[in-house]
Order: sequence, then structure tokens, then C-alpha cells
Amino acid sequence: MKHFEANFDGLVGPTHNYAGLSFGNVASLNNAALVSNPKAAAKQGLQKAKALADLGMIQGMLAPQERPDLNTLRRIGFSGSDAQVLQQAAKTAPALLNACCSASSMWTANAATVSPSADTRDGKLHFTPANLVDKLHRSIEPITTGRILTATFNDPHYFHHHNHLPEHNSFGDEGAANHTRLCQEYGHAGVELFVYGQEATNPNAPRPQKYPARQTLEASMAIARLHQLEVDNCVFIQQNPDVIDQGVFHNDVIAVGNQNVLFYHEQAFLNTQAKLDEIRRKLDTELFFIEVPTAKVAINDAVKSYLFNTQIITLPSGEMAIIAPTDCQENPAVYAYLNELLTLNTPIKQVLYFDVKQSMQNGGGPACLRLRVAMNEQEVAAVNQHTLLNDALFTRLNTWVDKHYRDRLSTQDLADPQLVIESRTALDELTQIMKLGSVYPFQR
Ligand SMILES: N=C(N)NCCC[C@H](NC(=O)CCC(=O)O)C(=O)O
Repeated sequence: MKHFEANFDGLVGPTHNYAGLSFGNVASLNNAALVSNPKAAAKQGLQKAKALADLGMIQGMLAPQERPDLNTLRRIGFSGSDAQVLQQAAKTAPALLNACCSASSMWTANAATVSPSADTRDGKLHFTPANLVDKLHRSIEPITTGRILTATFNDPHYFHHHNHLPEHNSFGDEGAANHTRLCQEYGHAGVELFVYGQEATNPNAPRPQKYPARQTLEASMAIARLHQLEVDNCVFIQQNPDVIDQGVFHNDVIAVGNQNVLFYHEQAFLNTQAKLDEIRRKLDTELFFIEVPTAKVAINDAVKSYLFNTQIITLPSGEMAIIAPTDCQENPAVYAYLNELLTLNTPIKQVLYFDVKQSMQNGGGPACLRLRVAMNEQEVAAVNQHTLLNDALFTRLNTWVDKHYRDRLSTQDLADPQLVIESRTALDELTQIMKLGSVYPFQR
């Protein structure tokens, strides 16, 4: 049977804006005052996704969430009509209104952790939505994320959907952004790498001092249990707390893996050598550990350019390519490194650059925008086919964006009641295009 790794990209929602909501994420804080362009953001994301589909990759789309989130605003005491709720929140608690309007579900690397059926004891593909408890604006995502994932991977014979982990800091879970899988072929049992920022229940363990460590070891271990993984197929690695304090808020800002390649910065992990040895012991195949030294790329350049928030994909030819943001071309040290990488005799043979600046300005690169799902051909056939990107869906979604999205949005605009109507009209139509059923609170 054939096996593939599909990418499911988050469609950018109509309220994409820059509100400076993510302490520890340098781009989000630095760009807090910018005016966004939701239309351009959605189109940049669609272009990248379509380019991968055109390369012969299986490419899906995940629907965005309903924002403004009036349910949450009502749950915290704002009342009256939708317009009154927005008006009161804007006047008395603008930060809470901003949190309820973020289009952050676009970064589907944070939607869930996914374990392919080749790794799990029951032979099903497992999904656990991330609880994202570290950030208020993201902690309101997991219930709808679970519904969207279930509507997308909608055959219980193949797909096993779990609830998100308990909503407490001990179980801080950021999904696939802190999880990578190494394997020989996608359909063979692999080693799942769980990279955590802190051990929540051990006060003596190392942790960052300045910025939060969003992922805990406790959460990673809970996911490994839920997904029925063998201990011998898991490696738990701690992220270097010093680099979290320099803006590396997720592991996918400093490391990325694909099949037998792990591409990471010299300073990414704690106990790097011991952990690489453990991977070698647990995965009996030729491995390429591509370590980028600080002397070539400083942490600051890695964070600014998102060198490691690239996607490493295996093309149908068997060669690997890196999907990088154009920001990597604009950074001399990073661009020089990427050109050198192509000469190093690794499986990576080309680099393709994409402009995803609307997302980058909030700290989301190409890899943040996608959730990877390794599947066999039966599982691909069991996916809701209306979520898979082809020429027709690409054209339809671009037309849909043109019809419903604004090309300018500031945080002042978030209290505009018209935005609620526009967003709901768009999402209602989208659930029909993608045949998702009633996944949104306003539809239930
Ligand atoms: N690395 C991965 N996988 N994802 C990137 C997520 C970026 C997101 N930014 C934001 O949520 C900014 C929103 C704002 O400030 O308006 C975050 O920090 O959670």
C-alpha cells in the first residue's frame, strides 16, 4: 500500500489582525500596531498550499474559527445584542475583545498532535486537539478545532479523535509545533519526538526565566499514552530554556524533521548528544542529523527569518525540498546557509521560497500554517474529499476570499458589528463548500 504525508493548511480567517497577543513571540509583540490585510493573508496561504499540491503533494485545508467569539464574550459577562457585546467589550476590556477576535487558528501546526496508524497500537490515526492554555486567545480554539478535525477526518473506522488535555498549565499543549516524527518510510513505524519546554510538576527542573515554556513534559507524555504509542517509539526532549528566552516560543521555530532528516540549531535542545543517540537506538535506519552551528546562523537570525519554520517535504521523486519564507532570502546569513545546505550531500535538494509575510508578522511561518498527517491510501480515501485542495477548490476559495474578506483591518475595527455579519456569512458558505456540517457556535 502507498503512503503519503499530507499537509493540511489553515485557511486564514476574515479577522486576521495584529494585536500583540503572544508574550514570548517577538514578531507578535513587535508588530502589534500594524494594520493587517486579511484578504492578502488568506491568498498568500492559498498560494503556498496550491504550490505544494502542484508539486504532487496531498494538500488539504482546515477551516478557520468563528471570530469575533461572541460566545466567549458572553461567557465572561458581556450582554445584550451582538453589537452591544462588542461595544461594551471595546470600551471596558479592549484586550479581551482582541483575544476574542484573533484569527490564530490559521496556525494549524498548533491545532493538534497527530500520530499515524503505523505507530499506534490500535492501527488508527490519532488526533488530540491542543489546549493552547498558555495564551488566552488560543485557549478558546480547541473545541471548535476538534469539530473541524472530526468533520475533515470523518471516518471513525480510520480516525480516532481525542478530547483536548485538561485546561491547566501542568498540561500546556501546543500540538504538532512541539512534535516531530522521524521514520524510514511514512508507512513504517517511526520515532515520535516530543519536545517540551518545561517539566511542570518538578520545580527543580530547568525552565526559561523570561518567556513562558508553553509545552510541558506532562502534556507530551499524556499524548503518547492516549495515542497508544510504544515507549520504544517515543523520545522526549527538552527545549533549551535559553533559546525560549530569546523568542523560540515553539520547537518548530528551531527544529524541523522529515522522514530520516532532523534539521535543527546547535542550541535547540538540552542534552542533545544523548537524545540523538536515543533516536539512533530506537530508529534503525540511516539518519541525517543536520545541525546548524551558531557561528553560521545566530539564534536571532533564526528567529527573524524562520529558517527552521520551514517545511521539509519529500517530493514524489523521492528527493526532499525545503519550503521557506521569503524572509530567509532576505537574511544574508540564512540565505548563504540554505545555499550551502544544498551542497552538503543530504536528501534536501532544493529550496522553494514563498511570501507568507502577513502570517510571519504574527510569528507564523510556512510550517506553522500546516498540520502534517501521514496516511496510507485507504486513509486518504477516507478523508472528507471536499477539504482536499485541487484546481477547482483553489479557484472556489480564492473567489470566496475576494467576496468576503477586507483588505484592511486594525484593532479598532474589531468592534464593528458588521465584521460579525461578514465573518458568519463567509464561514456559513465555507462549511457548504467544504461540506463540514455545523461546526461553528453560530450554526448550532
Ligand atoms: N510556531 C507555530 N507553530 N505557530 C505560530 C503561532 C503564532 C501565534 N501568534 C499569535 O497568536 C499572534 C496573534 C496576535 O498577536 O495578534 C502564537 O503565538 O501562538
